[in-house]
Amino acid sequence: MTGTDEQAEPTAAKVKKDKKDKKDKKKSKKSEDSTPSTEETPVNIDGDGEQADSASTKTKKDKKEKKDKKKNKESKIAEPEQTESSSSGVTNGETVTKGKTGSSYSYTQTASLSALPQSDIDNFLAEKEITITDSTTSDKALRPILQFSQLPTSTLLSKKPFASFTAPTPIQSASWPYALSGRDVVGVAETGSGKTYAFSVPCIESLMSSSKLKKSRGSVAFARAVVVSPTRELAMQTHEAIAKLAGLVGLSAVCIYGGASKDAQRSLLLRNSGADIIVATPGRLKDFLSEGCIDLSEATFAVLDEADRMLDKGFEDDIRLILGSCKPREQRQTLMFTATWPTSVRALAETFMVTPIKITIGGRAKFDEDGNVSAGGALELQANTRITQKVEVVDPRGKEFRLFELLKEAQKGAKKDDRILVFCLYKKECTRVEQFLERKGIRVVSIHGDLRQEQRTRSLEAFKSGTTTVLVATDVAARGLDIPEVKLVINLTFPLTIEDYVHRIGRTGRAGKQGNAITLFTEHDKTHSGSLINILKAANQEVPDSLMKFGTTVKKKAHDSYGAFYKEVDMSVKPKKIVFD
Ligand SMILES: Nc1ncnc2c1ncn2[C@@H]1O[C@H](COP(=O)(O)OP(=O)(O)OP(=O)(O)O)[C@@H](O)[C@H]1O
Repeated sequence: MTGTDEQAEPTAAKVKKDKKDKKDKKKSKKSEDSTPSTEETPVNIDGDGEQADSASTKTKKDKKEKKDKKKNKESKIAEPEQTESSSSGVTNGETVTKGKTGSSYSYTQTASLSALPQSDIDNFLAEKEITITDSTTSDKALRPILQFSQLPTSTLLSKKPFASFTAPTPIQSASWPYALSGRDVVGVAETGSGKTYAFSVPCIESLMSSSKLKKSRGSVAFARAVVVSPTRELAMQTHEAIAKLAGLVGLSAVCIYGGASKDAQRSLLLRNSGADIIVATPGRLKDFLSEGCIDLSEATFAVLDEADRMLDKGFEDDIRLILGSCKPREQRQTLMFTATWPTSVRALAETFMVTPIKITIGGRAKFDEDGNVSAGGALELQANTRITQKVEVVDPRGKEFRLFELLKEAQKGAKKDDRILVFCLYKKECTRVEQFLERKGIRVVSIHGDLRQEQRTRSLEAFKSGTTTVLVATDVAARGLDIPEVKLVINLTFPLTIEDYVHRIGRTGRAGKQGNAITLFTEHDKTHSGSLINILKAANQEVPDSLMKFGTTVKKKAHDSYGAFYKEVDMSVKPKKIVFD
């Protein structure tokens, strides 16, 4: 897979981390002991901050911590009871909730939101297909924020950062109250639905309410929040968005990513006395952490963007190291956002969070064990329904010529400047296709892992500005990239996973717009026919007979230890009690 420019943890770093972990544990204990009682409220999700100076409270606290630890351990095995808030479950609770990060971060529902009749809230939740799943039973469900004016007042919002938007997107509406309350959140919503601001706003509000950044010491830069993105381009894009918001309130954000000069990034960090927010790709961040150049021990806010990608095999170790370098999860707020949330990463995700609230947008189709759409099952996956998906079954030898025909057709007449994104699977394939299209007189650039970072950036800029209207890319461009006006996505070669398919086509049809996707499917891709058919059906798209011929069975994903015969278990589903007579 391209884009994973960051791998393999050096032994020295591991040793350092182990030492650091021990230090962190000591530190966290210390800081918990010194947290004043006034910073806590009864609705704090795990009550880990309930403090008092008396010895009895301390003993109570110790007992509670032990209990909590046990609970957390257990949650890896069996999930706590789930409560689902659907249209009728979200109450008019004027809840004031405070975070666990030791800041004065809190959320109070505004009077204008409280004044709305419950039926308005119910209708909104039902219409936007919002599902809120809370693993704690004590907290009241919070009303979604329907208008920007219903957000609590703050320095950031007084600057009107969203003046050009009419209303929050559903993921912003539903997740902001919880995230602004300091809760850990898993947010799953379709591609192009505004997840970046869904995590950026609480990140900035949280930092605004906690103590200022520690000044850099010598060659060590401190940071208070970290946002991790799987690719360099996405990190840069996210940095641009969050830095704009942060700049409005005098906070700093620095972007660090692979393929660019370390010295320049290091001096940028140190010149600014560290950064309130670091947006990073995992490999470069891990390098800086291992070198001791960045210190995240003060970081109380962590975001995994494209969370399922960040938690899969290639990045897992890096993420462990990065999150392990931040404040412990009990004193840190952790947000995870994505458009695809396969069961395989959910249990791991939970280990980095404390009783997260899960917010899902869309009537997400459920698939049974064989991958068929069903009323209940293990996997939930859905493509953006505003994208018209077409699948053409073609002879593999004629694929590139068919691509040329499709491009000609799509850019005919008035559509000559329409932007089209073509996905290949391999880097070499990208180069070959780019050259082929160039020979045919098409204005084309490419982006893939064989190119130097300057070339990648130049290609993306040319495509974004419209100087070049066709971009040929590997999956390095599949996730998160927000390029305005991409009219069509063409899959020349099918991706490795169905999740990647959903992300690839999600480069079009963003921010409420319509989009188109064409997939050239060959016999070499037949193992994906079942899962593709399910995605098409779930989005009410046409399924060609020629695709049906390859079969509707979904190949089970193989497991590292159990091969293809293991059963994927959804740990978030409450086990059934079986009674034997
Ligand atoms: N409330 C809003 N109203 C209208 N547009 C919005 C709103 N919030 C964000 N946007 C715009 O929507 C576009 C897509 O947002 P964003 O990139 O955050 O999507 P995403 O959900 O992260 O997508 P992906 O899953 O592909 O990463 C951006 O151009 C952003 O500026």
